[in-house]
Amino acid sequence: MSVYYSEKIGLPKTDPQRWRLRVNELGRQYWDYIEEEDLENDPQTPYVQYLLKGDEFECPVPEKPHTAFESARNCADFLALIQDESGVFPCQYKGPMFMNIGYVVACYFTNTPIPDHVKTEMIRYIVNTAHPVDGGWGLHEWDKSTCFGTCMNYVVLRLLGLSKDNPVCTKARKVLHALGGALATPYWGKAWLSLLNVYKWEGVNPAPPEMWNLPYSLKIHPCRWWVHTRAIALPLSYVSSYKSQMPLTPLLKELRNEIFVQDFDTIDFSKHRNNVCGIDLYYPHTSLLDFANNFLVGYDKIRPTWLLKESNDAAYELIKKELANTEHLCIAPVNAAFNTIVAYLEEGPKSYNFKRLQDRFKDVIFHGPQGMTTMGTNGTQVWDTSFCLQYFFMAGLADLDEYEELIVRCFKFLIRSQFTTDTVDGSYRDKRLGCFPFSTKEQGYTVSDCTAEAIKAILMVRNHSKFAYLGDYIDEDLLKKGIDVLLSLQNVGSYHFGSFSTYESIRANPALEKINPAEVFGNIMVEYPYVECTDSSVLGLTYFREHWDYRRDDIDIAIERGVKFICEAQQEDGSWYGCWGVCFTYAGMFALEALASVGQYYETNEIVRKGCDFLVSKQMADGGWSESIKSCETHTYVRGKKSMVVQTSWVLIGLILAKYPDKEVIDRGVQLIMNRQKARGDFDFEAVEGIFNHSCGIEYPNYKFLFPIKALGLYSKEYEQ
Ligand SMILES: CC(C)=CCC[C@@H](C)[C@H]1CC[C@@]2(C)C3=C(CC[C@]12C)[C@@]1(C)CC[C@H](O)C(C)(C)[C@@H]1CC3
Repeated sequence: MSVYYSEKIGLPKTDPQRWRLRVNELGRQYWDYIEEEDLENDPQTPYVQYLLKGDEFECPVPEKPHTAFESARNCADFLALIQDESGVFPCQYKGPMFMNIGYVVACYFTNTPIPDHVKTEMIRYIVNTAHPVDGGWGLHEWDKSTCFGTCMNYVVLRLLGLSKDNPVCTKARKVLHALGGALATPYWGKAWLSLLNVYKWEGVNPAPPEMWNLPYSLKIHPCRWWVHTRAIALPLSYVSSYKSQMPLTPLLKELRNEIFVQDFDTIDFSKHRNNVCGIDLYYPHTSLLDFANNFLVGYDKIRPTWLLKESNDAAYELIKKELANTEHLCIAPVNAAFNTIVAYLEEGPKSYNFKRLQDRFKDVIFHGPQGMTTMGTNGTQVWDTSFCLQYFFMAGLADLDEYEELIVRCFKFLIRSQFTTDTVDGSYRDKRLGCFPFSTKEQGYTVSDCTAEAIKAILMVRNHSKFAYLGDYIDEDLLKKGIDVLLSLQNVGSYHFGSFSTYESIRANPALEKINPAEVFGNIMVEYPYVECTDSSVLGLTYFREHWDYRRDDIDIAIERGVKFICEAQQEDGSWYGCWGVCFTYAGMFALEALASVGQYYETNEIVRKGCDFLVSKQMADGGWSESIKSCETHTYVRGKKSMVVQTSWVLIGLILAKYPDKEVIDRGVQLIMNRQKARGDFDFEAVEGIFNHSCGIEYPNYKFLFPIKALGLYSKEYEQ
């Protein structure tokens, strides 16, 4: 096992034997650190051992595979070992380096003690992800050091108890100062620091809570924005307009002296609203935004108190709806942390809402070999189990008795994860009955592609004679409702006609991007048409159409429109740009699969041909593929250094389904995957697989099992049998 930096410099770590992951039927997962005397009565599950020990996890070693099918089978055996009884494959969904700040500030602000074992492991994680050369942090784990990343993680380390004289802090402070100090940190960073009372709200651009009371008919109404952006804007408008800050503590006083380049008392914060370190800047302000901000700063000074209170009351009402719709989990950890502070301020430390929010923190902090961190969401449960089910069927593994238990568990988990209620009235949310989320039912948000993939997975089980006995678990009416919602999510506006977005259909014009205040993310203000979401939706609908006679005409039209969008989204060179995976290889796979599902193949269709030729032109000398996360940022294909199993699988899936004629190209890719497979049947993590908002990498640890299984299985069906 690798020796981490934290060990080299002698930082303490917890005892791996004492960690247990608790997972319930709905896929809620949280870590427990048990007492030594309980070790024997409460044995560690194999997947916990794998999650914590990696390579040193001991398990049976299967026979060396000679065929692609045997190779897929070995990987499937490994996957079966790391499944929880509930059906999910727990994993550390990590990458973003701006999540821990929310957790830690929310705890500090509300006097919520962080257990020592969590502190120790969170410090380890941050120390182990510091930039190996300069010692700073970026927006995500693989980024260069930025002011935002360095400032936030420095503050987190200090709040968690690392001394300012620890060499990690000394080094990081140097980077932070070189990048302009805390004054140059972007918008969200400034907000966290202001809550901590180590920065002043007059140095943060305003977010007026009055916007929540505007009529929805206004095309700029915040409830027309992308769900994540509005979910964060909501509590942010509350705390920034009330200028909420915690009382100064001795530690915060020290921080005031550490994070700035000049003396705290000499700073005129109001001059630094727009001061952002150039290295951080991905999306600079427009002059429209600057103009609006200047106006709002003036307005803030003259706004009557009653109006402020009335607006913030309205904002809090909406926050309570978010809590009710998500069992207090909130859409993601960023708004969860802000909401926790707001609930504490509004209702106090003893209130039900605050206490439940506090309890839900556990769901998003996840342990791993490098330490513990706050994940991008509360997991990847539904998404991974849907893929797993589908790929076991596609690869022919579902026919084997040995995987019956795995399949039944996944299937029942998906059935339990389907939404059975709609959101509360006045939440500005679409219908969700019958749909599926990305992580868990409790998280409460429908995603178009997650719904389509989950429905497809459930139907695959239903259609296989071996699993006929599971048919009764399926509520057919509920599934149809899911299809109704999916159909309603298709965009029908002019420039995105036929496409699907993520959580909702497009509610406002992308011109709103002109007031994107985030500085570090692009394309976050509204929903956009996404080719991968469209591909998955088409795939779900085509599969549904083959096996079910329901709203046939509407589904035909939706598929036709979706396919047209996919074809139009292809770029000149034959590629598709991917927004949620890295990058052209990911989107290429989805597009080729969607086109194959409507009978478009290499021989017969020019678009498919161009799509395949593009991918094939990127094959590396060793037969594999590798694309760098830089592709996502620059929107051009950037080759990675070393070929990657996951990307090689993506390309092979696309090529095989498109019936690409040159078998040798495919053989070489399959060979590469088989050569990389470890004796235990698993694969190593090679490089980050996922991305969001064009700039932030995020790991999908189960992809390295799921996609090779699919690629190898499809290959075996096509060429080995
Ligand atoms: C900048 C902000 C608001 C940070 C919070 C993080 C979220 C925005 C990210 C974390 C995980 C994330 C990448 C995700 C998605 C959206 C954005 C998320 C929720 C979706 C649901 C979009 C649709 C995609 O096809 C797919 C289903 C893969 C992802 C899953 C994760």
